Amino acid sequence: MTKAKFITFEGPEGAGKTTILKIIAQKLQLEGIDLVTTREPGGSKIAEKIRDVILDKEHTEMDAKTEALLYAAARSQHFVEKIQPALDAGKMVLCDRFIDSSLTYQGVGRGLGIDEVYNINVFAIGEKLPDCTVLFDLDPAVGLARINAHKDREVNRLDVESLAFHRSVREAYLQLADKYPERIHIVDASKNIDDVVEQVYGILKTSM
Ligand SMILES: Nc1ncnc2c1ncn2[C@@H]1O[C@H](COP(=O)(O)OP(=O)(O)OP(=O)(O)O)[C@@H](O)[C@H]1O
Ligand SMILES: Cc1cn([C@H]2C[C@H](O)[C@@H](COP(=O)(O)O)O2)c(=O)[nH]c1=O
Repeated sequence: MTKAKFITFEGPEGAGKTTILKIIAQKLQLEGIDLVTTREPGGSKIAEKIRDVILDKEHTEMDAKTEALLYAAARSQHFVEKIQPALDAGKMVLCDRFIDSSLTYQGVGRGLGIDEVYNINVFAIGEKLPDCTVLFDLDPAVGLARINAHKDREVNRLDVESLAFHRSVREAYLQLADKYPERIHIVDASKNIDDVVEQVYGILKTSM
């Protein structure tokens, strides 16, 4: 496995991305791999502030284009401040969500169009795509039930969208996986945590 790789974890709500990312990062670090973990929206001081604005449940009036632009703005800052420097330093970057979240949630869920949202992101970060993306595929009803079962997890403005919205996001992810088969690798996120860790680890080992 080479080191300076940009790896993203994607998928619907409650699919296990954050949980598994932590476990995988520990496993890779034990193997001596120098890596940085991060997340979107967020990952830097300014981007975390933008995250707070986007996800605030009280901001119900937020326009879809404003939302897409805020995600792209947060990504631009996160990318120049944290991701690119880590890659330049030869580190692996494991990022919880990235551009595919915008293509699916804003492009399809909000109906702005995948190409339109992609173009906003090209302005923000250029044509940069991850080297490898792990797609945690799960029925959104199961993911939302997982989140709701854990009362310590704060429910955000996107979580409370309709099941139909979350189903359209899941379908959009699967379409992206068809479009980018070399980059996007699907795992069955309905399995238990140990099983999902094994699937993800296998993908990273074989695809890097
Ligand atoms: N494979 C699994 N089986 C059952 N529960 C799981 C599994 N993976 C994670 N969970 C639990 O589901 C909940 C959501 O997991 P997690 O926060 O990792 O998901 P996520 O994909 O990062 O969600 P979000 O994108 O909405 O933040 C947590 O309580 C976690 O412990
Ligand atoms: C990066 C990104 C995220 N989203 C959505 C997806 C989730 O509903 C929230 C982030 O919450 P999480 O608990 O950290 O997963 O934001 C989006 O709609 N577009 C994006 O580009």
